[in-house]
Amino acid sequence: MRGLETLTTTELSAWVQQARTFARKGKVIDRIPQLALADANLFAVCVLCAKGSVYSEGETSCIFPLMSAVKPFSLLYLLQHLGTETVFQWVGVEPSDVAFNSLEQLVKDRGRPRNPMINSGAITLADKLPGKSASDRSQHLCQWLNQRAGCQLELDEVMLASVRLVNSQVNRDIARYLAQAGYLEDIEKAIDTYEQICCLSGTVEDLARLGLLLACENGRVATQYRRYVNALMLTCGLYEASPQYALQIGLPIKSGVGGALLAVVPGRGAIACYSPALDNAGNPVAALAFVEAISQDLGLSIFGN
Ligand SMILES: NC(=O)CC[C@H](N)C(=O)O
Repeated sequence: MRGLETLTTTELSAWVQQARTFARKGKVIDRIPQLALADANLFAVCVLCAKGSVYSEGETSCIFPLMSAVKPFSLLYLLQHLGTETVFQWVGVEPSDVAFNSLEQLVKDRGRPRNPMINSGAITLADKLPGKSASDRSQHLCQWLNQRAGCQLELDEVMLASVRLVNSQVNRDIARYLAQAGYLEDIEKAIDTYEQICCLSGTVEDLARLGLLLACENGRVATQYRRYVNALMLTCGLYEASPQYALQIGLPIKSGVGGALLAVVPGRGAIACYSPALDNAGNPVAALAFVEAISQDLGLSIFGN
């Protein structure tokens, strides 16, 4: 295993060039108007090593919303503040083999969210974040992450307005079912919080800094909770595609429909990508191709190589 810090800029450029060709296999999300404006061919990557080296390439100045890439971090916040016993009363740890916003699965599970990486779990946990209003909750999480990870996330108000315009019926139905099952207090506040934290935005460097918070012992978040979040990213982070990529890549990964993809290399660093073209599961295609190439060539899989 060569390790993350041995990569060369020549290799990086080759992996980026190859990954870019995969964008044509994907499609930019069209149900959120502001996201639908993204250029499918954009690609950016930032590799942050624990020992301090930083490698980046592509359109690295792009600012994009985390969307579901925020879910590991609302989970991390709640674990750090409330512990596993409390948090896992609210959500399970089982992988899901259907779409991340499946109401049918929640009904089949009698209202108990299967895991924190799908919408039912994330909406439930959003409702548990501290704060009088949804804005207080979102700002508090944003400040906590920026302070712990040294990143500069901000709420993209234009993106939030576009998400609110869509007024996702499926998320509303999920929230209503969660409330009936006793997992939510205030449906409107839960959805508003969830939509706001999904619209926390930054660059690939910001996302990589968040990833470093999960990758290494740092005294800012407990090792036990980093371990839980990494494990749930590995088993649930790419939704129904998680098992396939656990085999092909072997790293904790979380995606977002805005084009974000974060891979954690435990003990070594983090790989953050931005590529808006998505596959049918809602995962960024070019970003997955990049992470698969770098993981295989450098032997990064947690299962050895
Ligand atoms: N997978 C995602 O990134 C989904 C996030 C988006 N806010 C939604 O609920 O549909």
